[in-house]
Amino acid sequence: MGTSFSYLFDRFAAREKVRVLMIGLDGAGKTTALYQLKLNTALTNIPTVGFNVEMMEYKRLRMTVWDVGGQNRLRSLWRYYYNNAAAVIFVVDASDEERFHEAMIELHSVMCVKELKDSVLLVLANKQDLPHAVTLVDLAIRLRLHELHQRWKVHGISATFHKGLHEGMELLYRLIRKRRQRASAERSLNAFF
Ligand SMILES: Nc1nc2c(ncn2[C@@H]2O[C@H](COP(=O)(O)OP(=O)(O)OP(=O)(O)O)[C@@H](O)[C@H]2O)c(=O)[nH]1
Ligand SMILES: [Mg+2]
Repeated sequence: MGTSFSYLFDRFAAREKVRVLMIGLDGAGKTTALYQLKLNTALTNIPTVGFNVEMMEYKRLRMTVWDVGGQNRLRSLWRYYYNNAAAVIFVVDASDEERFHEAMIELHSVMCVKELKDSVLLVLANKQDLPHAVTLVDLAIRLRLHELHQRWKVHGISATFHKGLHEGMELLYRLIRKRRQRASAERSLNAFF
């Protein structure tokens, strides 16, 4: 009895552990967003050479978030972080239209790899405080999100001013929860047939 009760308690209290990959072009605001989420503060950022990794908890999720440097010469290293990533957060500078095409190419080349076929995608349209930030609909079109096979959402934030980050976490949580529900439905179906 004691064992089964503690088992149930463990299951109830247990948080799902997930790996989250945070990528995007250099200067998009990944590291700013990461440390606003983790520490509630905008650190003075220098471009990331390598990665930052932080543990975060949101509701029943325990996330390990990998923020990987986005400079052109570093993008070939993104692939070392794909394995077991439940979600990709792709951060875009929504005010920098000239780089949308480059962002689209990078996003699609990542999302078509086999390791990420069951991952979910949250696009964070950052720098909404800047006057030239495009609308979310425009950005979704320019990034051709409708061509992706994964479940995705796009959401506006201003990492510097800590705007929209909480809502972004909620969207990520819901995407990951739906992914889990779909995976468990598929497992049940496979067991049945
Ligand atoms: N105006 C504005 N500036 C921002 C915002 N978020 C980040 N920045 C600025 O954008 C610059 C780049 O931010 P980082 O967080 O270092 O960008 P990154 O995506 O981590 O860049 P890499 O590490 O090179 O891949 C910094 O000067 C930030 O202060 C924002 O919401 N609004
Ligand atoms: Mg960085």
